[in-house]
Amino acid sequence: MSSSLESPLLLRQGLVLLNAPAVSWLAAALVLPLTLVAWFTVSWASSPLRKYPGPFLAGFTNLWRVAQVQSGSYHLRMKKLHEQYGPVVRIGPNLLDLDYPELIKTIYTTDGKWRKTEFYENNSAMVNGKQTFHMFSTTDQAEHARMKRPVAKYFSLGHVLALEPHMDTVITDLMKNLDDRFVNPKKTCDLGEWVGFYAWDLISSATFSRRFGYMDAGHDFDQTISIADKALDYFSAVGQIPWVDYLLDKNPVMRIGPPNLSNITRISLESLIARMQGKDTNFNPSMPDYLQHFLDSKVAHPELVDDGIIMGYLLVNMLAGADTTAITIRAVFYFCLRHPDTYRRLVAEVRAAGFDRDRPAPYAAARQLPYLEAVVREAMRLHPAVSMPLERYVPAEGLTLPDGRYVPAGAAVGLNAYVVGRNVGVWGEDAEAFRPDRWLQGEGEADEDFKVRLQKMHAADLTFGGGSRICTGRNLALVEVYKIVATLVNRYEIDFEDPNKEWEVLCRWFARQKGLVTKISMRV
Ligand code: HEM
Repeated sequence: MSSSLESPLLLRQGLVLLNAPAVSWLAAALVLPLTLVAWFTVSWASSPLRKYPGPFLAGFTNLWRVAQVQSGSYHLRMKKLHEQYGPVVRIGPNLLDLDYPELIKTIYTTDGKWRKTEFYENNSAMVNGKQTFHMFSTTDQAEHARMKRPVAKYFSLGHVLALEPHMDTVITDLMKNLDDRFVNPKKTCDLGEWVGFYAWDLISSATFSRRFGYMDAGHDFDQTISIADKALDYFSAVGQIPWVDYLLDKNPVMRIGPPNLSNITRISLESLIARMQGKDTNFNPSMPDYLQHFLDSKVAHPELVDDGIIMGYLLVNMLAGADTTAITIRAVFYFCLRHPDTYRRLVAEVRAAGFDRDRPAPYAAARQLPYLEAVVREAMRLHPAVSMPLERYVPAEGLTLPDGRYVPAGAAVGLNAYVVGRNVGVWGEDAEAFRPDRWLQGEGEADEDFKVRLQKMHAADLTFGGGSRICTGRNLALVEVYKIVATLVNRYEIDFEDPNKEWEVLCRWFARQKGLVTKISMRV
C-alpha cells in the first residue's frame, strides 16, 4: 500500500531534482531527433511513391542506399530485390529502380526531357569558387548539348579508327611486356591488372599522345589507378545523398574528400599547355589525338569551347574511358576461361582469320568475326561496366508503367544494366547463363524470327546507356576491346592459374574486378 503512495511522490521529488536548466537541455536534445522522426514519417506517409514495394528503410532515408553501395555488392542486392518485389522496387524515398526493359526507349531519350538526377553532380570540381561540370556530370541538358556538339563527331567510328595507330603501338608494347615478364620466364600473370595498365596507357595515348606508363613500370607506380578507384567509391556513395558533397568536397572552409585526381589533372594540363605553345614533343601531327581534336573544336566553336571545357573533355576521357574498357576486357576473358567450350570455339575462329601472331589484330578484320562479337556482347550483358541505375527525373507528363501504375513528375527512376541484362522476359530462363550463341542465328531459326529476337535484345541492352546521354566513347571502347581480345587470343594460350579461385567484384558505379590470375604461354 505504502509503495503505491510513495511512487508519485518519488517521481515528483526526482523532477524537482532535475533543475530547470537540465530540463530545458533535455528538451532541446530531444527536439532534433523528434523533428527528424516526424519529418521522415510525414515525408514517407505523404510520398506518392509509398505504394511501391521495397525495403522498409529505403522508403525513409537514402542512407539505406549508401549502405548498399558500401557493401560492394550493390548489383547483386538489386537483382535480389527485384526477385523479391518484382519489376519496380523503391530504393530511396524518391527513387524507383525499374526492371522494365521496354522503358529504356521511353526514359533514355534524345528529347532532353529526362534530366539526370543530382547523383552525377559530385563528379565536378570547384574552379575559382564555381562548381564546374563536364559532359558526364552536368545535369543541365542545355549545357550538356553545348558541350557535346563541338566534339561528338570525333567519337564516331571513322574518327576512332584514325586512332588505330596509337592503339597498335600500345598493344605491341603490351605483347612485349607479357612475353618478357610472363611467357619467358614462365611466371604467373595477373591478366586483370595488366588489362588495366593497357587501358590506362591506351586512353592517355589516344587522348594526348602520352602514356601514363603503367606497362613500362609494371605497376600503378603513381597510385593514379587506385586514386581513381577511391574517387569512384566517393562518387557512388555520396551520389546517394548529393548534398553531402557540399560538406565533404565543395566545402569552402575545409575540404575533406575525396582524394584529388591530381596526377590526371596535372598530365592533362601539362599536355594542353605544351600543345598550345607548340612545345608538345609527344605529339606527332600525322597521328591525331583527342587533344588535337578538342583544340580544333575550340577553333571551330569559339563560342562554346574554352580551355576549361577542354580540360573537362580530357578528364572525362580518362575517368570514363579507362576502367570501363578494362572491366569489359576482363569480363570477356573471365567468362571465356570459365567456359572452355566457348573459349575453344573463339580460339578456332580467331586463328582461322589468319592474323599475324606478332602484330595487333586489325579492327576491321576482328569485327568480322561473328563468334567474337557474340562473346563480347554476352560478356557485357552479364558484366556491364556500369552496374548501378542510370537515374533520371520523370518529366512533367509523368510516367505510366507497363502495368498501368503511374509515377508522377519529379520522382526519380532508373534502370540498371546489370538487372535488365538478366531480365528473363528478354533473355529467357537461362538469363544467368553465359551463352554467346544467344546472339547468333539458331539452327533452323528463320531470318525474320532471328531479326525480331535480335532487335528485342538490342533494345534491352543498357551497357552504354541510351538517348542523348549515351556513352560518348562507345566506339572507342569497342575498337579497343575487339582488337585486344583478338590479338591476345591469337598469340597466347591463357588459363586460370587456379581454376577454383573466383575473382572479386566490387560494385561502386563501375563493377570492378580483382583476381584474374592466369598462366600464359606462346601459341605454337
Ligand atoms: C566498355 C566501355 C564503356 C562502357 C561500358 C561505358 C558505359 C557508359 C555508360 C553506361 C554511360 C551512361 C551513363 C548514364 O547515362 O548515366 C556512359 C557515359 C559516358 N561515357 Fe562511357 N563507357 C565505356 C567507355 C567509355 C570511353 C572509352 C569513353 C571516352 C573516351 C567514355 C566516355 C563517356 C562519356 C563522356 C559519358 C557521358 C555521356 C553524356 O552524358 O553525354 N566511355 N558510359
